[in-house]
Amino acid sequence: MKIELCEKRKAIIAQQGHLLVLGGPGSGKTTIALFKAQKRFADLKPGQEILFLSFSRAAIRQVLLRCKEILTPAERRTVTVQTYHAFCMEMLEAHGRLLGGKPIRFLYPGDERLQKSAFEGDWSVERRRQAAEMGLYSFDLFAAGTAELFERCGALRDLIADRFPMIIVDEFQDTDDNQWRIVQALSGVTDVFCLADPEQRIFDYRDDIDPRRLEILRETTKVSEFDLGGENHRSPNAGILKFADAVLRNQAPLPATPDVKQVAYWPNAFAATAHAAVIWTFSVLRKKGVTNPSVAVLSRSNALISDLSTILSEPHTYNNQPLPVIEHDVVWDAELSAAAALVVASILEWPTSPANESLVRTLRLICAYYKLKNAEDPTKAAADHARKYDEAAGKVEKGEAPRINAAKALVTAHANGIDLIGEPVADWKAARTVLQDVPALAELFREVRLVRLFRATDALASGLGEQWLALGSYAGVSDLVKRILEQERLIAVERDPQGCVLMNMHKSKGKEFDGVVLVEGAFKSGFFNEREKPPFEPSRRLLRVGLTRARALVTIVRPQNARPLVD
Ligand SMILES: Nc1ncnc2c1ncn2[C@@H]1O[C@H](COP(=O)(O)OP(=O)(O)OP(=O)(O)O)[C@@H](O)[C@H]1O
Repeated sequence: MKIELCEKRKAIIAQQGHLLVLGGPGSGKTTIALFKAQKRFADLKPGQEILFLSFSRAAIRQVLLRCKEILTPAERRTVTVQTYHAFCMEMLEAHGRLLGGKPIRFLYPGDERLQKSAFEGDWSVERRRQAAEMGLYSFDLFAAGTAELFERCGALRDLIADRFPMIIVDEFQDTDDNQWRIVQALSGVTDVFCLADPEQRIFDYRDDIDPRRLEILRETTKVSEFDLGGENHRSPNAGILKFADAVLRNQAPLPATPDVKQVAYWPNAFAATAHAAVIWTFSVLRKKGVTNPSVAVLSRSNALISDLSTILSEPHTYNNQPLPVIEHDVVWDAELSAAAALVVASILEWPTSPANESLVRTLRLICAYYKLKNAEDPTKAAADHARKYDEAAGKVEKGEAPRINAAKALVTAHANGIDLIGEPVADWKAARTVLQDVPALAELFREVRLVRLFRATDALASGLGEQWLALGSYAGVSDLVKRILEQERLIAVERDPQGCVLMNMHKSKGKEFDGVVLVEGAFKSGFFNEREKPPFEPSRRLLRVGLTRARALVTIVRPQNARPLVD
């Protein structure tokens, strides 16, 4: 793509040393950073690269798309685009031994949460101990460990600077304390190019993300600053950005624009209205001439995203019009789904071991699911469930009848037998149905349905298929499923946004779609977090991020009596 460079952009490209480029959504921050990288390309020595650090795989995907538009294949090969996580993991793996003299091992999130829930005491202290004494790093310690490496080891800093003479830091306003330590340590030896939009600061509920991050940069580092301001190249007629800015600043009246449509629903018509809004958004985009439009359906919480995924997977009727099922992807936190999938895997194993043994394993995995849930988001309900399933497993182990209904239902289901035919997809569904048929396990069923969303289904199907071919049963598949899901979650590379994709608003950060459907729930997942004080500034920043992901059209779906977007 041919992009004309204005004087300001030419000045950015010509400027030496550290840079800070500010700009609103779609102002072209990523784009100018890649032009700058292109300029540096000519001076790179063999083996040198430009490092582009970002937060999420979603954002990385977006940067890679931009790279394709701007850079030649040879240039692209010299730009390494990585999440902080991946970068830090690589650093710890390669150099972490310098910290405590031991090779580094990693504690994966699922295992960490289980360890955490079993640990009595302060887990944050314990995991730091594990890192320091055993070289065992949980994901949350990757950045801290890497920062320490860079701060303590000048030779390593020089080595990194020699490999990366320029480091681009995306979404700088959201850099947490440890990521900032990394940037700061490297800024002594290499050029740092920070991209930021203070108004896209949506993680400031976290203690380690300092709202003063930009000022701290200015105070500590000699940095040349440029502001692309409110330029907007994403949705060129500016209606969406103006609307989003009015929501951000709580400025009435909302500007009228054909690019933002608001739809209200009565609670009993939620499913049909949300479904119709997505279909309508696709159809308007096509009428606008967008071929193969990408549409993101966004809400505040994963719980509502899960409901919306189910809604779009079923036919509905709206104003007497039938609404077809919409194929979609979901960007998802996969840990609970993986835990629920292990329960299904254990059900596949039922025919291969004695009744008690099989049931105990299934009940313990259900208990593990609730422990994980409780470790993630402690609630009395989750803790009670974990305890009850554990008790039920204990009873069955002793040959006694369990007390809770769900466990009794599982005993009956086991006695009735499960028909497995060696056809992995059908067998997986049959095992899943066992959960669906027990009302108390509906939550696990919902979670496990989402396994398809992290695209492990192909790997699972072939793994299960091979197991059946080898043994004529699914003996031992729990371990296999665990391994596959762990792997898939780590290597999952998100694809280009195409078609319909569902995610929470935080996850949409840095992404771009032709259309966005923003959905507010009637009883959960409100746009405005009631724990904030009016005018709900953090919620407004988040809404602006969601709104400005759209290039051409936003549809907002809200309950009839919702709080006005501006007042
Ligand atoms: N100078 C320019 N002229 C024309 N189009 C541009 C220019 N800069 C960027 N664009 C286009 O505008 C869109 C947004 O650009 P980009 O992703 O670089 O913005 P951004 O500031 O990084 O956005 P965000 O902060 O929302 O992630 C892209 O489609 C890009 O190709």
